[in-house]
Amino acid sequence: MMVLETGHRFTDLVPSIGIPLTALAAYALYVLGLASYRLFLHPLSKFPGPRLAAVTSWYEAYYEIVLQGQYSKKITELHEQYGPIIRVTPHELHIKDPRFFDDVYAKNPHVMKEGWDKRFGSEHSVMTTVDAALHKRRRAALSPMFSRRSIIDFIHIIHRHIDTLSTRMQEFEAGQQPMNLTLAFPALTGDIIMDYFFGFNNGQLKNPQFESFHEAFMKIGSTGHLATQFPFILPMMNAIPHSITERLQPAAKPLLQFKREMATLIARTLRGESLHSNSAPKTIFHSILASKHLPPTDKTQQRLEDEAQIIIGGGVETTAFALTIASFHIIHTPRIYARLHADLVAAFPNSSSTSSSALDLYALEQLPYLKACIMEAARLSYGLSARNPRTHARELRFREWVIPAGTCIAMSVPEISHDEEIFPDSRSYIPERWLGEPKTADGVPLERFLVSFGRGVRSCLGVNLAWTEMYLTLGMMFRRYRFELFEPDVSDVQMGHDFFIPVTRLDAKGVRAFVRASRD
Ligand code: HEM
Repeated sequence: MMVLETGHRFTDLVPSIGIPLTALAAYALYVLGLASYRLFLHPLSKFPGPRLAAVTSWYEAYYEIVLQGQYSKKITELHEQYGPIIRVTPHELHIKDPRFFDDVYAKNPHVMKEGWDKRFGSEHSVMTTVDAALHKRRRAALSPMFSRRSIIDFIHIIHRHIDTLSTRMQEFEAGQQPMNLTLAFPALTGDIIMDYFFGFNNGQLKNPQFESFHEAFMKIGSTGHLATQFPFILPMMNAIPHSITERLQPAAKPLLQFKREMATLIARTLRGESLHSNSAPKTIFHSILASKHLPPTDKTQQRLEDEAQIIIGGGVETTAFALTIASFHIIHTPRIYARLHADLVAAFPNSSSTSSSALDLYALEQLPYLKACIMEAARLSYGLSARNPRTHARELRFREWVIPAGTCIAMSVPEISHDEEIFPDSRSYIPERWLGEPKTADGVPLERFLVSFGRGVRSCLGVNLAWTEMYLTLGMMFRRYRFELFEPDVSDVQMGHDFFIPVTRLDAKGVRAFVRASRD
């Protein structure tokens, strides 16, 4: 019998080496078995796509986490290689076909939406609710506040913020400094949505540097990719004191600050403190509390925190990015500026009365070219760049494929916005493509393919607010001012990363412009 130097006999050590070895072998066997199942026996095994993506979510994780939000770009390349339907994770199919969008999103109101509940640590909000029936109830409680009527009742506050934006523009004109529109717009939309949700705002637009929720929302996206792969991360971050998380992960600081602010505001309101200090007739928060659609379990601190985070998040970056895109291209393309400005001057000839409140929304809505500028910005801003998942209870037919019931199917807005057959020269900003009731080559109204606000029962709830903000902001800007871009760079308005919302390259300085009052 071999005796080791320590005095132990070799056979004494076998059990302690043997247990980890057995566990390792068992794990290897499990992984092998799982991979074989996913490749050969899984209900999605017949669908095309890279074999590695079929075997493991690490494939997605590599593109989303290591390469920072690049899987959507990769998926578009994979469609070139494998066709219009591909398996992009072991459990998910992705479809690229603009004509199938309504089948996935609009035609059946009872579909589930799995996946977004894990992304933000806000699983109880309307947008992240998985279950269709629960979503219906939560949306019904919010819908009246997002009707056209309610937005009109709130419009005097939107006008006030746009007047503040105009005052800030005059300051930059006087100082002959370029104004950073990429930072100014989230401050504008942030103040508006805070006023609508809580009844007060943080004065972000008046802040000299336009400090806003912008940075936090840029971070939410990248954290979301981590949380999708490792769903324990966000609950863990919540469980340990924020000061420790912030020291370990400084990038999470703005996000945690935002979450803390929401939690504090909800707690104060639930304790009976009134935060409602503006002249809005009602707030989203109070209409949720007063809603008869919701049981008490939907009016708890946690549920309301989730709703606040998502509604405020939904209301800030989407509209701000669309405004940034529109502004960049309108300023950068003299033909577009000249036509838009001329229309605005014709509609509002008296330049001394062009404060935002003098720019009547109904009159702005009658200007086809302004509408076309907004539609083109909505197309190129995508709303959300993320794959948008739906799980249908019944099997679905796509061309020659039968998609099994219970499969998670996703499509992506950027792929539709850049379908060259529908939108030729799709990377260019061409408002004219929306003029005169345009149709595709096979006679379908082009508007059907503007899907940036989603479709069906889960489409954007804030669409009326977003359109109102865009009409009034662009109307004010291009009636009252002329601009000159400082160091123009189109990549300041193009997606570099899919962080759920489209985010430009990370070192972008933003769209900056010198401002001058228009003389006519
Ligand atoms: C240009 C501006 C905007 C765009 C392009 C946009 C786009 C979208 C998209 C694509 C969705 C997801 C639809 C789906 O899951 O299929 C969505 C949902 C949502 N948006 Fe917007 N959005 C914009 C502005 C706003 C604003 C200003 C608000 C106001 C707070 C808002 C609130 C919401 C809410 C609450 C949802 C969830 C609806 C639900 O799940 O029932 N959005 N939006």
